[in-house]
Amino acid sequence: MQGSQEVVVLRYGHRPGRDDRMTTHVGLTARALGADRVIFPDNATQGADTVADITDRFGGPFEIEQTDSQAAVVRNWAGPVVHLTMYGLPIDDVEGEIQAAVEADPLLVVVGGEKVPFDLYDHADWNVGVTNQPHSEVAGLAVFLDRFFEGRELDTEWVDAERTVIPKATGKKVVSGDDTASDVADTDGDS
Ligand SMILES: C[S@@+](CC[C@H](N)C(=O)[O-])C[C@H]1O[C@@H](n2cnc3c(N)ncnc32)[C@H](O)[C@@H]1O
Repeated sequence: MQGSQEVVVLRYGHRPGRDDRMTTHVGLTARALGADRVIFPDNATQGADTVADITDRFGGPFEIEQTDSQAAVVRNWAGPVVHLTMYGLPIDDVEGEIQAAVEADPLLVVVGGEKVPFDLYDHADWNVGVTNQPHSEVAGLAVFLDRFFEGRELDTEWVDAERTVIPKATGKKVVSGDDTASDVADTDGDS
């Protein structure tokens, strides 16, 4: 997030077909809620294309990368690593420590799909639970990012957007570019 510590999200594991929507939503959630970059596995091309397309249309900065070795990304990460898991320590107990630990090197936030390798629990500096109940990587990531940024991510200013949504009590209003002062288009399109 601009003017804040760098945060990178790693989507660990992807089953083409079955996980396409979830992986895409991990990327969209990372982008919308303040992360600077998402790293997808090599086989998540559809998700990577969709997140890149949304970034082109609705603005950045946000980077999308793919890797052929998620394990190596974690192993070689210079900064702190958080692994979100229902088995981890309560987020309330560790969020302050994590915020304090992120300085020059970016924070890596890892979310799984199906079972992640047990090594990941050892490599992570914190295994963090957003409750100790099973739910989803998208929900866990959203809550984690909001806690980490303490809500500041909700005020992100997007740049180089092809279109910008103007909040309305009812209906939909979208203007061209990132000039929120102009009023050039109303649309019924979803995105
Ligand atoms: C289908 S779940 C698999 C649940 C898995 N057994 C676990 O370790 O959390 C996929 C991903 O959702 C995230 N997740 C699910 N429940 C979570 C929770 N309570 N807290 C944090 N992350 C969670 C984890 O990143 C997990 O890898």
